[in-house]
Amino acid sequence: MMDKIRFERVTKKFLVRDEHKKGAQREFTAIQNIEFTVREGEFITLVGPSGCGKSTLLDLLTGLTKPTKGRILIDGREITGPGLDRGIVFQQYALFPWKTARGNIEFGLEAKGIPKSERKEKAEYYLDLVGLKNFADRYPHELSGGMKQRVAIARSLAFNPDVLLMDEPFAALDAQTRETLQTELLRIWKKTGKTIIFITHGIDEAVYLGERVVVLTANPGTVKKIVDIPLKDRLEDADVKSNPAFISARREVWNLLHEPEFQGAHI
Ligand SMILES: Nc1ncnc2c1ncn2[C@@H]1O[C@H](COP(=O)(O)OP(=O)(O)OP(=O)(O)O)[C@@H](O)[C@H]1O
Repeated sequence: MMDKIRFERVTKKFLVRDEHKKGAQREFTAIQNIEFTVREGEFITLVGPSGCGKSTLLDLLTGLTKPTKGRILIDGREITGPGLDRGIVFQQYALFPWKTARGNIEFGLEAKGIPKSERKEKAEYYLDLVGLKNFADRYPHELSGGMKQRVAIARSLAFNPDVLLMDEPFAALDAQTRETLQTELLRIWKKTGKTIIFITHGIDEAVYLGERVVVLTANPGTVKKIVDIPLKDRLEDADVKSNPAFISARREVWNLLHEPEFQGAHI
């Protein structure tokens, strides 16, 4: 498989208020020397304690912010700004409340200059893909949290990005809906072959979804370890979480997150 994304010694510093000197600022290193490669079509999950720089990494991937040092490459080209090759799904759905599910998907396509008939066709295809074929004309307030998140996923996919960036997309959902959407996402990933980078606080979620789990440390955020998850048939195995390979990978990630440097950290 080809390399899709490459983090090359990526460091991001912010200027923050210096608590020891009134009116002064100091540098704060949010992430330091992050280096790893994501293969084309791979599903990567990122876990780490609160404040380890997961969202900072994602912002850099979107191109909205730039690394202080190092660079991020997609298909061998450095990210220099936002682009339609990357779709983003956040924890909050950010749907337009005055537009229907279909309207929300079509809106972005219109901005991209796609003709009306094609927009409709694409919106229907992606609504069907996320299991909302019969809810196309519903407004966001008429949809459950899980359904809204499905619309948000459909909207991102409709742009046909190469890479899907997901920042704790299921965190606000109840446990049962979250599990359903995790399985749905795996199915969509298999069908579309997208490269996915998925941020989560959930160890189970990280191990269930990721082909590899990137475990980050905090202060500053660095890569502690990348754990391979040797599960091949998550969708075929209805009870995959009882699979010894799942249990042992879960334990490894849990142990990494509970080593001494994380003591007292909020995971
Ligand atoms: N614009 C900013 N200015 C100053 N510091 C920032 C800025 N953005 C993030 N930080 C700091 O960088 C560190 C990493 O933040 P980030 O939001 O990336 O962490 P996170 O892992 O996503 O956290 P959480 O899991 O709680 O969402 C934190 O200490 C945060 O306070």
